[in-house]
Amino acid sequence: MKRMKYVTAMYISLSESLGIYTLDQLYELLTNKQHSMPISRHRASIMQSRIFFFCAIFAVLVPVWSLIDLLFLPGELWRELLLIRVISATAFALLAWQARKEPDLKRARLLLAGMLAVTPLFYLISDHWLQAYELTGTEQVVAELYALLPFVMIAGLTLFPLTLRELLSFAAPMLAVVVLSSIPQTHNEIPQAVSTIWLFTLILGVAMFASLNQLRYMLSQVNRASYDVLTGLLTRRAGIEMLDLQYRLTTMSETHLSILYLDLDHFKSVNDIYGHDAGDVVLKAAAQQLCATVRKGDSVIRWGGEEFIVILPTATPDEANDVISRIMSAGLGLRPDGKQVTASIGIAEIQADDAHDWKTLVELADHRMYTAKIQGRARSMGINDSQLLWPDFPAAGIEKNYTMDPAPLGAES
Ligand SMILES: Nc1nc2c(ncn2[C@@H]2O[C@H](COP(=O)(O)OP(=O)(O)OP(=O)(O)O)[C@@H](O)[C@H]2O)c(=O)[nH]1
Repeated sequence: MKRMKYVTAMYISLSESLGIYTLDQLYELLTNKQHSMPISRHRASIMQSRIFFFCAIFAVLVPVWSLIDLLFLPGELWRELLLIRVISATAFALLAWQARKEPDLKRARLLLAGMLAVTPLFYLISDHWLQAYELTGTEQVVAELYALLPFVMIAGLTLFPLTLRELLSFAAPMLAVVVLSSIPQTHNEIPQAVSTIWLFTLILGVAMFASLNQLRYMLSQVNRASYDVLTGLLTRRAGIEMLDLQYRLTTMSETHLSILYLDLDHFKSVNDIYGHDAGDVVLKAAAQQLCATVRKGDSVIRWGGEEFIVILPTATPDEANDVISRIMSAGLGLRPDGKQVTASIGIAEIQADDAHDWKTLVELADHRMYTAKIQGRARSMGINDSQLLWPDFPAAGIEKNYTMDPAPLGAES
């Protein structure tokens, strides 16, 4: 019974210190399968900037350290070590150069694996050469410093926000190197081997905890900044990153990219007549409807109060119109008086509009949405002034039937 209490207390304290309160949060720390695009991008960006920083430092320090070797080690050994120092420094410089490229999680992981591989390899080769010499006094002290390299590297894992799966796959080869290089040759060497492996495992445990903690903190920060609390949609800030990414992906692959700019019609009147809370309910329902109507690879952004942007990667203007038809048929929910929620929608497409950046796309779609508003709302305005009307909705002229709207209906706000 006491043991159970102890285990429960340990579990609660671990989950509190790592900020894990739900199974989803636990799963996010185990693997990256459920990480959203903003999280993966942010993680890749953090990892690459740190890899760059450390590889750039190592690229300089590793060859510079050979001055210490020159002062304290035999000349022949110094020359041998200099060779692997130059090779390692070149590898670090290459890694640093690659880390400057566009943040991408696959690239970041590969670079980290590379960075973590250089040091154990350097250690294994240098250890092999150092063993061939009978070193004493200061020579031995300098040689012992080489044995610390794997410890330095494993402690370096604390610098990266990694999942448990990534941590295990990065740490396993290093652990193997330490175990293999510590295998005792004589009985007398057993205590030394055990303590080395034990110390390495302890540092590994602390490094893993720190890395997971960093990931947890990063997840909560990015989630807070990326997802709108009311609707659960991407925030404008995360949406800008997504627009930028999709624009660049589209120009690289020379495909299509359409965006929809939606502004709910007469939304102010819901707030004015039924209160802000009722307005929130309508907004939330409209956001849910939008998400349910678009494809999995599409993104819905809450651009402003009652304004949304839908990004439709690879969609041609015709396909964008199909999506609008689906949105119109499915609807955006109901107002508190039971009337349909409608929106004015502007479309823009990268090729048809010859847009040279995502901002131009947004501006064009916004402008067309505004035209749709002026022309009577509850409609879309596409490229070449093509229009789709909300089905079963009063045409522009009879829109005055909106008795609940206290504002003059023709006026733009
Ligand atoms: N309830 C609620 N209202 C919001 C929120 N964000 C913005 N709004 C309201 O959305 C309304 C936007 O109204 P307007 O842009 O003036 O125009 P509209 O009434 O939608 O009319 P049109 O756009 O011209 O069809 C304002 O009353 C804002 O206060 C929110 O998070 N919750």
